[in-house]
Amino acid sequence: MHADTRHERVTVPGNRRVQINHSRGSAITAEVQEPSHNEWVWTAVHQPWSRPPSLTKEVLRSWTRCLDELGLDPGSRHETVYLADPELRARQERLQTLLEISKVEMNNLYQQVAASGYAIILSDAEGVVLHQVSDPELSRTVCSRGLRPGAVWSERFEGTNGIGTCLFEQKPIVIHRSEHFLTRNIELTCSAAPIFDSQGQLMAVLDISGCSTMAQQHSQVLVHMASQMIENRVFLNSFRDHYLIRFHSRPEFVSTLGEGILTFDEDGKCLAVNGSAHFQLGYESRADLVGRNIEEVLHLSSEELVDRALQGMLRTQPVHERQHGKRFFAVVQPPEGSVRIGGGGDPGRRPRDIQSKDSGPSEPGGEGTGLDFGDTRMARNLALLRKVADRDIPVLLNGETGTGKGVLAETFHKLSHRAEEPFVAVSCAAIPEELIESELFGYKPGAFTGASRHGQQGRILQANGGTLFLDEIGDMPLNLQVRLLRVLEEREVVPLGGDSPVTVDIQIVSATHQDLEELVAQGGFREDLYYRLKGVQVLVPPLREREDKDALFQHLVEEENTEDVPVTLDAELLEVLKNEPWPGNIRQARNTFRTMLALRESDRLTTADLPPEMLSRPKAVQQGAEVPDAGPRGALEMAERETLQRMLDENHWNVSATAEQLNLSRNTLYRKMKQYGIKRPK
Ligand SMILES: Nc1ncnc2c1ncn2[C@@H]1O[C@H](COP(=O)(O)OP(=O)(O)OP(=O)(O)O)[C@@H](O)[C@H]1O
Repeated sequence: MHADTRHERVTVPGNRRVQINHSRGSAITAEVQEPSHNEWVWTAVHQPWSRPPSLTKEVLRSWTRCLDELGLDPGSRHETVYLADPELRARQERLQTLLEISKVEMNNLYQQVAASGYAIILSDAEGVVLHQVSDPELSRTVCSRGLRPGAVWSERFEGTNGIGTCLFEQKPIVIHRSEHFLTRNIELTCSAAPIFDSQGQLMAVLDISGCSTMAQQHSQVLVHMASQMIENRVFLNSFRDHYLIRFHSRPEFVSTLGEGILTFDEDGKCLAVNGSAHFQLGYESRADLVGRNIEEVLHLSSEELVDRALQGMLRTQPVHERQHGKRFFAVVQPPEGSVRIGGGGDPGRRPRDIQSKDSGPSEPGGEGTGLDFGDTRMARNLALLRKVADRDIPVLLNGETGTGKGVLAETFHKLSHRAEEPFVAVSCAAIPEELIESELFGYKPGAFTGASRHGQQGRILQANGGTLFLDEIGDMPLNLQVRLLRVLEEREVVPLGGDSPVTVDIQIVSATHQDLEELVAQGGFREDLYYRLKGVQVLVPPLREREDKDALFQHLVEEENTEDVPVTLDAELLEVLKNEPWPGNIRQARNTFRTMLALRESDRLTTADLPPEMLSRPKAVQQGAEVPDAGPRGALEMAERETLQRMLDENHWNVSATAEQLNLSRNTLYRKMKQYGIKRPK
């Protein structure tokens, strides 16, 4: 039953003023004594005939437990019990992963109920509050008492309450006001939902509690969704070194809250399943699935499992379960850092073979690309890209601005069988939000006011047969993420104003400087799209961390040198350059050399040729002391930083609006923000 409709069902006891009409027309007011909460609970438990019909069986069970088994007194005035700090910390540490994952979801949940006088609480399996997020308003009210870390909300101490009763019932529950057992808790309304671990054991409870007389709309639904989200994330995190099958009877629900998740080891043995999986597959419990071989559960062999994992998470594919032959749609997620860097085209290969083949520290593969001059990570990245170049697996490039993501994307395209086909790059940050849709998907003649008479093909179709490079993918608006996802899944595009889909065959490479996982956690990027783009993830190292700086600098100088006489770098200069922080990475280094070459005194560059702002840097930084965060240097840059900061503030951190006002592309503005270390205030 929804929380909203429940707050009338058990009347809060107390005294009531009633009017009694006198026979001669006058009226007197009398005070009628209603039973106290204490009596109310006692009679409901021991005199079944006097029970209000609205009393739920869960609350009655709990009241009975509290009175008869725990020997509690509803009128007890004992204080909330708190754990000592070291004990609380030990519990928080034991559940650290759960806590980290939950914090993100709790913050999301808080955003949805903020300013309504509620606290979001996470307790462990014994009812100890581990973390709480609450309204400042709430902390000023009496109701904040006991809703903080360390407090114990098991039934043993607090009687019937959201957390304690949920722990007992092991299902979502609402305990509204006088449904609480202790009189001192009857101002509270609590909606709680359990969080189970991968073995189906209850590990925590998520709860929304507050003192509002109006029960929070949807609070029960929201808390249940958030608890499931946490459960799935903890599950995925625990088994990221194994094969994961994520499935649902409807393809669009794969990677969403209701998906089933099965995890298998490399021999195809089922290790664990989430709640939705055993339910969807029609097994009584999780234990009925654990230990079975994949072939007993699905019409899928362990070889096919590996093969699907090798294809990445591009597509949800049908799979049939064994018991009833029911069809599901599934993606297979390979063990993190192993299969996806496999390739090689042998679908029968076992994961162990693949792992050992790829686990070496440095692999050849960078030769001939002109992108690696002896850096282990770059060599490994290029080897990986070579391996997957012909497998049509989506590639996600992650790295700071100027590290060469665009160059790497083009190299990847040239290494692939699509080399002769178009390479189309789209910067999602540079195109105004309202134009991205038509830019990407194209439109039919007359699709909207201002549209060209001939229509426009759209970048996706332009890339047909070749590679579509989506730069700054983190800036893709959410509504378009859904459309992009559909293109990736169905391999079809419907231009704006068109009604028939056009089939496309493209390789997707996307790039971002942002932490997409974090963006997903904050709700700014769709999780399902993230997983589909991340078939292979390549982390492009920042320049300051590269091991091949000497050779790379020399290479950049050669490329920038427009004259026939070779130019060299002297040893002292090289040392200074190697210890630069290079917030703008290779792009910044290239520009620096361009300037130095233009102003040089001889064919040997020395520290005297350094641009003035580099010369004036403190020695400590030049000599490799800890590199501070990116920040502005010189008065001009300070002024620019201040202006950007002020304008962003004035525009409430709307980057598009600020960029437009400054006549800059969003891409450039983001770059400058990064360069100056300007961050959106929390
Ligand atoms: N390995 C390399 N060798 C030579 N030049 C390189 C290399 N990698 C990158 N560059 C140069 O660095 C500059 C930036 O490269 P690119 O635009 O690919 O970076 P990016 O990571 O995509 O940047 P952003 O995120 O800002 O778009 C370009 O001038 C490119 O030529």
